[in-house]
Amino acid sequence: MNSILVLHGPNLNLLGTRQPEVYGTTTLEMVNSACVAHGQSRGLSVVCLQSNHEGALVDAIHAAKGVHAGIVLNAGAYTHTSIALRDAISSVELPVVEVHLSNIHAREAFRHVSHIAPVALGQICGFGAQGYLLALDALAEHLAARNA
Ligand SMILES: O=C1C[C@@](O)(C(=O)O)C[C@@H](O)[C@@H]1O
Repeated sequence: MNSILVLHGPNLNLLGTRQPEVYGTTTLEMVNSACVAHGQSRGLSVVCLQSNHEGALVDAIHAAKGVHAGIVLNAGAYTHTSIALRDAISSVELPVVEVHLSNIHAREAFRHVSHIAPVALGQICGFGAQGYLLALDALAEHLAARNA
């Protein structure tokens, strides 16, 4: 069974209470449970991790190599600032699907730039917590096509 790392960046530990008008009322625990259950239905084993620290996220991406077949990444605000995360993704050569709960392109201009997008398989944003499940679907299809 392919294993997938679902990696959440800064402030996403506060999901459910953080700006619910933007990010909804679903907690991170609920998102993670949904990811594990949805992964199982797609033949994927899902491991979830959250950190508020850029270096810890870089470490998690490095550690994913050889362990996980792909990564679903919501890098939070680091999406818009972190060359280090982008370089980490390029270094491990794992398929990464970028996820955002909100539609970053419909928000402030500084959120329109993603340093992750150019090295990601694709980006899913604006669908709330469902975006994580869509990302797992995308990875499942990608891995199946690659192994066919
Ligand atoms: O922390 C976040 C959450 C976010 O990644 C999202 O999921 O919509 C969007 C980012 O701009 C923001 O900094």
